[in-house]
Amino acid sequence: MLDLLSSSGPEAALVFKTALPIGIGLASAAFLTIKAVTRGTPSIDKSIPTTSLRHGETTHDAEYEENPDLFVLRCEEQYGAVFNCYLRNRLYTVISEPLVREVFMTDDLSVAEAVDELSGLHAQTMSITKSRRDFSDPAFHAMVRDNITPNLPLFTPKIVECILAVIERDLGCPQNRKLIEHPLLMFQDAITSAMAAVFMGDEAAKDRKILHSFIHCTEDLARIINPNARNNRWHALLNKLKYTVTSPLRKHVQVLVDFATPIIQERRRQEAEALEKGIEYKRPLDIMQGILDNFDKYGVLDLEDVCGHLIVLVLGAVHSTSDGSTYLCYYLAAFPECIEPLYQEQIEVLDQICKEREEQRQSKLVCGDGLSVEDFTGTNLDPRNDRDLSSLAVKRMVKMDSFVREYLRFRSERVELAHMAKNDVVFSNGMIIHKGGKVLINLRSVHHNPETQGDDPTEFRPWRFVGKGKAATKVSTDFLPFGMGKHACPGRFLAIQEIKTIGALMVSRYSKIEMQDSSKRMKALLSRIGDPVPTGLYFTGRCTGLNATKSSS
Ligand code: HEM
Repeated sequence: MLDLLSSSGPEAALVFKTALPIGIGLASAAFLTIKAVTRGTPSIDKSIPTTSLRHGETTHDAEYEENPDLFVLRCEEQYGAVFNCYLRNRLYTVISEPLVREVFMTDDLSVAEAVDELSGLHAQTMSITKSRRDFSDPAFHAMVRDNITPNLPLFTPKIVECILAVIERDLGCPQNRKLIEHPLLMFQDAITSAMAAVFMGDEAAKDRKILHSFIHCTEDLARIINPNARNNRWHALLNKLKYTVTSPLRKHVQVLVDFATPIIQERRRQEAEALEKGIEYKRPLDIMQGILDNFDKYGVLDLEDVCGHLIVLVLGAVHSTSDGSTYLCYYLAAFPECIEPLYQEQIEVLDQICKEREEQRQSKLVCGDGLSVEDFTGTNLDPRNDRDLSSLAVKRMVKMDSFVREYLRFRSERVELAHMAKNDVVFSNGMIIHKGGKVLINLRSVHHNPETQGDDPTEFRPWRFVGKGKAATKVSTDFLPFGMGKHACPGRFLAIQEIKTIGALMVSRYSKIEMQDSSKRMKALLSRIGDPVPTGLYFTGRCTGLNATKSSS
């Protein structure tokens, strides 16, 4: 069994805990500065054309920002599928279809390394994990893959309950329209509470300090990944120094440790008691427990280390999913004609599930499993749960799924998903990306490709993917919001489940969602993750719809 708080650990962790503050900090600062200043520029494959600059400009940033589609189209027409350009203070090779797949299938091209180079991310994750993991460590992927995805059906009632509580608190069901000026804050609260329940158990979802830490460590990350800040050449270096010397995130780890210690002690007491009495111990269902139960598999050192890993996962999970849920509502506001079909779909799905559950109860009764329907109370066929927003119900909402996939496709940045070469990489067309070189994916060539997306790829078509076998979680070379290949986001199943749940709750509770300032419509639809929310949202309650879905509590 893992010690809750051990004093053992790798040397680096010990040093970190004790003598670190001044001496090591200054030494690291000096080391990082020298490294940054002396780092050589990677050599460039001369066969790759470099995009011409507009008169008087030294980078392509302004031209890209003015109209990303026009800029990328110009480059494609002039240079073909591969071209170099100067964006965000760096030289990137932009890679378009049909070469995109090769980027994701090559181990030597890494998203984590590129994000680190832009923002100093590794120093941040190493500063809070006692086992000194950087974000590219496969343990993070495994923790999500093993502990979240297989348990999604069991997590769903908790998720619905947490989200619903925040929506009730902030919105209720207004007869007249109600303005939410900063929808991101409301959805952030809802997602944070759901994530806290999934990560650390039901008590965590109600603990103010935990929720505060989940939100504030995430805000820290938003500042770090901030696309505007990363234009600053010193941004990554300053972050590296900050997280090597002081690590502002340590305080959040401590909040998690203080909360988790008595909870884990109590769980262990109950487990020992169950063992003594010879009865089965029902293991709590949350990621923290999953990691503790398999500490040797994940290589964690103690509870403090587990909490550090949880904070790293929170950094990847909370802001991205809160942003995704918020923008789903902006799309519902921009395409109001979709609300009724989505609501009707939900009613039909729930009616069908009710019917199937009743049939299952009746066939059990015929076989002698119980005398009447009341005998199913408290079982998984409890009639009170027939209209729950279960994971099965959410899965069957194919229009909602298509709507979500379509808005993720439509909103996607035109060039994004930077990768950095860990070694020289040779592509099938013969071009070389040298070690240290950086590539960006031409997502326009992926997400606006008529061959893979169908008609009008530049239009928002909400039902584009209905009946096409392309779920919002399905990554491939035609859909890259979650990346692809062996590093494809393992949290996408949870993220999509939460986003669809919010969508389902919205259309069943509100008949109308409108933008406060309709002149900001396009800006809202194409705003990037981390951008300030451009306008508020009005919600008008659907007074008859509240019974269509309810959470199982
Ligand atoms: C809408 C929400 C989300 C988006 C858009 C998103 C997007 C991404 C992207 C683009 C990557 C990089 C993929 C690559 O390297 O090819 C990634 C990686 C990752 N994501 Fe997510 N993500 C989301 C939610 C989540 C959630 C909820 C979790 C955890 C519960 C999570 C955990 C991770 C982890 C651990 C990785 C690293 C995977 C690896 O390197 O093997 N993400 N995500």
